[in-house]
Amino acid sequence: MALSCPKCPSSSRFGIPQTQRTATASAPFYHFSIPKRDLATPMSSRTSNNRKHGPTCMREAITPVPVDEEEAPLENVENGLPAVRSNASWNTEVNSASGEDSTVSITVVGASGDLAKKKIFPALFALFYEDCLPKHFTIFGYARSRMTDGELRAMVSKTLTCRIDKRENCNDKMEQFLERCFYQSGQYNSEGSFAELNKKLKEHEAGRISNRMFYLSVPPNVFIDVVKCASKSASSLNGWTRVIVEKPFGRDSESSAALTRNLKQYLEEDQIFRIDHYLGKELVENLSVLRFSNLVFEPLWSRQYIRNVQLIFSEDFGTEGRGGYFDNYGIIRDIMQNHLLQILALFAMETPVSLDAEDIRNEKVKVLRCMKPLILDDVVIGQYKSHTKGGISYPAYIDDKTVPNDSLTPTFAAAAIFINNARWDGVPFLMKAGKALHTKGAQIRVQFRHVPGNLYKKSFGTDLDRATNELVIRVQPDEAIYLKINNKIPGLGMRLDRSNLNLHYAARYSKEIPDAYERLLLDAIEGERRLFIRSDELDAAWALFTPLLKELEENKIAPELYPFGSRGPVGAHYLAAKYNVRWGDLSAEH
Ligand SMILES: NC(=O)C1=CN([C@@H]2O[C@H](COP(=O)(O)OP(=O)(O)OC[C@H]3O[C@@H](n4cnc5c(N)ncnc54)[C@H](OP(=O)(O)O)[C@@H]3O)[C@@H](O)[C@H]2O)C=CC1
Ligand SMILES: O=C1O[C@H](COP(=O)(O)O)[C@@H](O)[C@H](O)[C@H]1O
Repeated sequence: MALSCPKCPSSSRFGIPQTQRTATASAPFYHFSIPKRDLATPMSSRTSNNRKHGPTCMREAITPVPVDEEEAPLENVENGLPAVRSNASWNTEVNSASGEDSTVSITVVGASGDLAKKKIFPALFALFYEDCLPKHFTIFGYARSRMTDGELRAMVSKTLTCRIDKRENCNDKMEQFLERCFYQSGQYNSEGSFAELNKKLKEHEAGRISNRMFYLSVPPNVFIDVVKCASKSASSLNGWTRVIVEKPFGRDSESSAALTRNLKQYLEEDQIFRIDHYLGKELVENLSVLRFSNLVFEPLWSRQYIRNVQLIFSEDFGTEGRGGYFDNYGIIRDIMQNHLLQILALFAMETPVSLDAEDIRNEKVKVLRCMKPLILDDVVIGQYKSHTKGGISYPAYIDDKTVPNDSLTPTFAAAAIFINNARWDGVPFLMKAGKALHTKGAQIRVQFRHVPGNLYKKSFGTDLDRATNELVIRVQPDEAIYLKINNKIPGLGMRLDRSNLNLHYAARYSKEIPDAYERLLLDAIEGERRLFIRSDELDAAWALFTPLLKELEENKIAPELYPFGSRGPVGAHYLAAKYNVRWGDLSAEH
């Protein structure tokens, strides 16, 4: 696509990097340059054969692992698929995949902010610790706040709250990492400031091929300013330039389309990495493996056997300091339209042609477009109110100083979604998301139909629904996949109970699970787009929610109040009951 882009300079032939910026007097828009080398490399080969990370990096291409413990002792599996990678192969890759003569610079724009401190720097450090970053890399923090390199380093070292902080040699590795971190202060709308950044980036690149990543960890109102200035003044001239864009990607169809249109004044779609960190979660990534590599699941994956599917997100804390952002968005935009809908798309899509990013994203778009836009009758909204328990008083949403007293913004929502295709016709997909609830977790629950003519019907009493199989994918915390089955209680009688066939990650795998941001940052560095949102996916996602959001806001629909720490509004139970569904209980099976 980008190769024929009229705004992009042409490079003389495949494999020769671009050396020109696109701006001319007659072409007012600038584009980040895209080297043809990068575009011309098929995604699959980029992800599997062209790795740029180090020998101890656990990341592998899709690699067959021995199937059972007799073939492979558990530890071997844990230890990162040992047979495949060796120092020799790493060294070869460094040289042949332009490791020695190229460099990657990652600029965290908004480096002084919450997300940068909480997630981005810790994830980058974890990647460094695991030897997953390229040999030559530099990290720049960029924001308006005045800070020296030393102050940035002090800030980063203090916020090392990630999984690495208890590991061997953490301090030494941290020092090595911090030596690669620098800071540039500047305005988000100043080409001059980005030119300063460019100068420093160049010094660090020291004449190597320069690959540049900009992570937009700033409020959305400055996205375009940053992209414009970075593209004019700090784009790579001879390597790739990519931009990671954080959510929210707009507030509705129109604003999202406008954002995409504006980004595309300066970027090709291939350069935009729209991040939805739920796609980087281990069990979400595993969804496709579960479905498409196990014969026992895929044949059951349809209206014929599945009664309903539940996608549940629950937090046991309120907006806590993010009320200013949250009040403009609400839970439907914050969680449902992106995180839960992305999971649903992966869950319900048809089998993709291959694991290539475009094939997967094509299937996601197709299934999203088969979904019926949400209607008010199939939605319940709530907002938490204050509650006192055990002498402790928990605040209401509107007690947050950054939230107006009369705010109608939902902090809870439940919705029923239907997919208008042959596979899913009539199956309710129930979503529920809420803040300040009784527990924290995220799950996918698949309730199967009743066994026709069940011989053991009598043993189940009146509640046949309780005796149907249920597959639970516990995304977090304490990752697990378990299947509820009916089983005979051992003994001379014939009594049945429900038991779990349980794949409990902590028991099965001793290796820690990487944070979602680690996986996604590494993918972006490697040019792997599978877990990032394409613009047509985004359009389809907004098309589902925009009419509902407009109706809620134009009609000022009041949310049902629920006490902080409760299970949410009772309306959610009525909604489920309307479709003969009983919500699964997140806290019941730990
Ligand atoms: N925090 C989180 O958990 C999550 C955040 N996000 C998204 O990531 C992005 C960054 O989030 P977060 O770090 O929480 O944001 P912050 O509010 O902490 O902002 C990040 C930085 O941007 C600058 N900034 C803040 N407000 C403005 C403003 N009005 N105009 C210009 N610059 C401003 C500040 O830096 P300085 O003043 O130094 O320039 C600040 O340190 C946002 O788009 C957010 O929606 C997405 C998911 C989760
Ligand atoms: O994107 C967001 O996600 C977080 C929840 O992420 P998790 O990985 O901790 O489950 C949520 O708190 C926040 O409101 C939302 O913007």
